[in-house]
Amino acid sequence: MAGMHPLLQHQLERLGFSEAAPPASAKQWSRLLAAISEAMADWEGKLPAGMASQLDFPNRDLKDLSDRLAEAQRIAGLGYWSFTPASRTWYWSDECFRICDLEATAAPPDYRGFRRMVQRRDRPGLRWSVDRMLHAGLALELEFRLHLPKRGMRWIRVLGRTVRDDTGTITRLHGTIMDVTARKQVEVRQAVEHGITRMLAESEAPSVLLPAIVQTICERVGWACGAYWALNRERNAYERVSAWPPGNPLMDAFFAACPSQVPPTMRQGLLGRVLETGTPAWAGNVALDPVLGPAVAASHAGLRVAFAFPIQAGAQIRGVMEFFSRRVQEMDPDMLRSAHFIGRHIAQYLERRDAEKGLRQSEAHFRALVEQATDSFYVHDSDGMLLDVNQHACHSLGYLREELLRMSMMDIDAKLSPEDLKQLGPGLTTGAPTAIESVHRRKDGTEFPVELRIGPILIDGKECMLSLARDMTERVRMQQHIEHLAFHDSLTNLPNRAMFNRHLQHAIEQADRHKRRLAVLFVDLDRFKNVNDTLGHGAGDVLLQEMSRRISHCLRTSDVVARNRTSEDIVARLGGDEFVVLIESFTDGSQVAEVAQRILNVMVKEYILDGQLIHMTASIGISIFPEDGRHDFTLMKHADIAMYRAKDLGKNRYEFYSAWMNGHSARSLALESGLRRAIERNELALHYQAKVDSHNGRIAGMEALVRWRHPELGLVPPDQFIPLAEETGLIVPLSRWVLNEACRQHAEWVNAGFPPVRIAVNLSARQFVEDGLCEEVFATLALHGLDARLLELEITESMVMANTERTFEALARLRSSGIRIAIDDFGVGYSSLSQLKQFPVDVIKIDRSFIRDIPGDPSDAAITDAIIAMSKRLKVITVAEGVETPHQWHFLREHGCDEIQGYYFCKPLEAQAFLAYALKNMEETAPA
Ligand SMILES: Nc1nc2c(ncn2[C@@H]2O[C@H](COP(=O)(O)O[C@H]3[C@@H](O)[C@H](n4cnc5c(=O)[nH]c(N)nc54)O[C@@H]3COP(=O)(O)O)[C@@H](O)[C@H]2O)c(=O)[nH]1
Repeated sequence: MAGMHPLLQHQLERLGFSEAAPPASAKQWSRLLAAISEAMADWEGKLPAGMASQLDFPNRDLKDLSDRLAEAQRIAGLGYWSFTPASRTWYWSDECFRICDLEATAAPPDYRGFRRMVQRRDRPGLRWSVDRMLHAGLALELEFRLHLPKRGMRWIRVLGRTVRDDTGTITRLHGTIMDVTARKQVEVRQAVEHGITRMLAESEAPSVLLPAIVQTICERVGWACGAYWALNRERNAYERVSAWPPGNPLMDAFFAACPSQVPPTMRQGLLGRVLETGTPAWAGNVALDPVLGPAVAASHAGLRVAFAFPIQAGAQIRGVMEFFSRRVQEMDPDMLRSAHFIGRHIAQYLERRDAEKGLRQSEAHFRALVEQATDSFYVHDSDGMLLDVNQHACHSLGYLREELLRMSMMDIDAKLSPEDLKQLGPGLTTGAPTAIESVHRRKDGTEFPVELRIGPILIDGKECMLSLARDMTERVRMQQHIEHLAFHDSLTNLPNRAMFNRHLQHAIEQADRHKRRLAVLFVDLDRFKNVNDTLGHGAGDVLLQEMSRRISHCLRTSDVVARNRTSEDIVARLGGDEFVVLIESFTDGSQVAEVAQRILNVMVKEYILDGQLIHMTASIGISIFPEDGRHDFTLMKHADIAMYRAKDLGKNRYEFYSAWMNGHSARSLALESGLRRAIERNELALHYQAKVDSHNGRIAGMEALVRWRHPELGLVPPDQFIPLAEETGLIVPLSRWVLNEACRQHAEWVNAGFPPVRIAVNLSARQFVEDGLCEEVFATLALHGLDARLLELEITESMVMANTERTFEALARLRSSGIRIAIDDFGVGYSSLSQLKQFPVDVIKIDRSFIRDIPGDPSDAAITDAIIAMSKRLKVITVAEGVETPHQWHFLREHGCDEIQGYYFCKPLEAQAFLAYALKNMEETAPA
């Protein structure tokens, strides 16, 4: 400290400073200056009055001290001032002048002049503090704002003390003055930041908060007005949504002159720079801004400078805040930095609000979903106590919500126990719901099946459980229904083959264990295919339903398979017209035969279908456990074989299985597969049987009758394969072959000079179901060049009875082309006269069962006579079939029958033999 004035050195040492460690902060300098000032004041007090302002330091040391003090003041930004009341003189150090923007060469302003520089609002405070110092001798310590011509508003901190003489009279006021604007600005900024942070935390709605922030910034920082621009995503524009202060005509006029909406692509003016850079921007002269209101509006409002900052979250600028000031001021980078910080905070707040809003919406959405759900939702704790339920839960259980919230899951779930819930707990930590089947109990005590899915759920941070219950009543019903369908025939609702097999196996086990017998009855409707073919499948279905009812009624119980039965009889439908009956617990085969006969009896009862009287019969095959087989499939097979035997024996009967039938059945199977190949292998042939004029025995026509020359079985009669062909559908190609061969052969004979007589061909009902029968007949005639009038088609009486529109139309068409239509086997089908009258028919062939016993049997004779008489009235030709004796012939001739067919005149003969017979007949019967 060499060369340092002792006074300064003393004060430095007193305050703990040294040359090596000088005051480091403004505060330390302030303390040092105050100490030195007081020391100098003491010293000055010894000087004559008025000397203080023009101190002429008497020596070099003092001058040196003064220089050091000035230097210290400049470094510290601290001015020293003093006022001597006696002389009313002011002393300002150079730094005081600098702080107050005044020339140091001029005299310092007096108190009034200084007061005028003080911002109006701060003047009362200054006055009050100065008065306290003067009158109460209290130290002055005050911060206030000065309006300086060059630097605008500055914050000043003034300290002052009084110096008194020995009498207590104030001899001097002195103190320091310091520009604390920077600190003040930091404080204001911090206060604003904290204030806004608090406002954001309080989380008002944006519509309230954003205008409040604009207002806060304006008020605290001292800006005249401000506004908030928000991004309107729908309009793709930033819109000014709020401005402050409200209701100020000048500001309103200014904002009205400014655009209220700008596109996000705008790059001009203050707003444009913010949008382009995403950073705060400053406009030093509002009037020059190309976007802000016209200069006149800005100057009218007195607005000079402006700044704006983005409300930005990530890359998205959600809005902009802009502020205008009437004071000219330089750009404040610290303020812009602070604004940037505030902008980001506001943006985060907006993002958070959006997220909360989204959450609230999704919560509301979830709640709505839960409330509208068709499942029951139960929120409960791990002890099962219900915390929340949805409407559906209340509805399905019949409880009020309040009632349920006093209950536990165990109160509503008939199966769930607290232990179950505890056991579920660890599994639920994976977050995956657990599904169990359970039963829920309603308030009225009724129960219903549910599928329960239990999973964890966090509610207000607390781990809970969510149980979702789905009413399974309908699904269980559906499952039962599906199960029923799987084991029942949908048409008759009888057990199906699968169910029957299952049941038969069980019954065999029981019978075996208890040494009992059981019987399997295979029931097959006779000629059911005719019904289907002539009346259609709809009628066939109705008939099957009726027959299944009839069979069921014959049993000791009907369909009881679904129940846990032990020994009742059951009937099942295997498919088509096949039924099977299981009879348990009988002692004697006759009991089984009784059941079979009962079935046959009920089947044969007439049935009206579509207004038609239908007579059905059935054939039944019976196999007995254990005699006919010990396994289900053997018993079924043997019953089936026995059933075929019953059919072979003339149908409408039952047959017990015998071992010898096996061979017979094998023959049927061989026939069926052989018949399929018979046509292509050319194994079919036609025999021809003559029809003669009953008056003179001269050949009047012939019937083509099919024969099958089986390579192994020999000549198979049509009785054995025509029904098989009809059942398998092979009748259609077979009939086609017969028609073609008959026409071909007859055309050949006619072309060879054979006198033209009619040739009759049998038609099957099945052919009328197929499309194009007429076209096929016409084409065949055309192919062989045979006159339609030489063809006769024989149909059975059952086809007349069925009288479907389709059959009727086809026959009418065929008949109109000249073909004759004959009704075969007439008399056995009980067709009525009215049915006959409507039918397009030319010939009636009296069934040979009526002919066989005439003339001996009076009733057959009467029937035959009646048929002939009726035919005459209908102007229809009569043909008698199966005439084997001259008595029969004579009777028929005498009663007016037109033509005779039978062995008496001619057996069915193969082509060459028939030709020889025909030529001989013509020769013998030629008119003389
Ligand atoms: N759909 C078709 N059915 C046909 C065809 N060919 C024959 N059949 C039908 O087969 C049944 C048996 O016929 P079949 O064994 O040929 O017997 C015929 C005659 O042999 C027999 N008949 C004739 N006269 C007598 C007689 O004096 N005594 C006696 N016991 N039998 C005799 O009658 C059968 C002819 O009958 P029908 O046709 O009713 O006039 C039989 O139903 C044939 O219809 C064919 O190609 N298609």
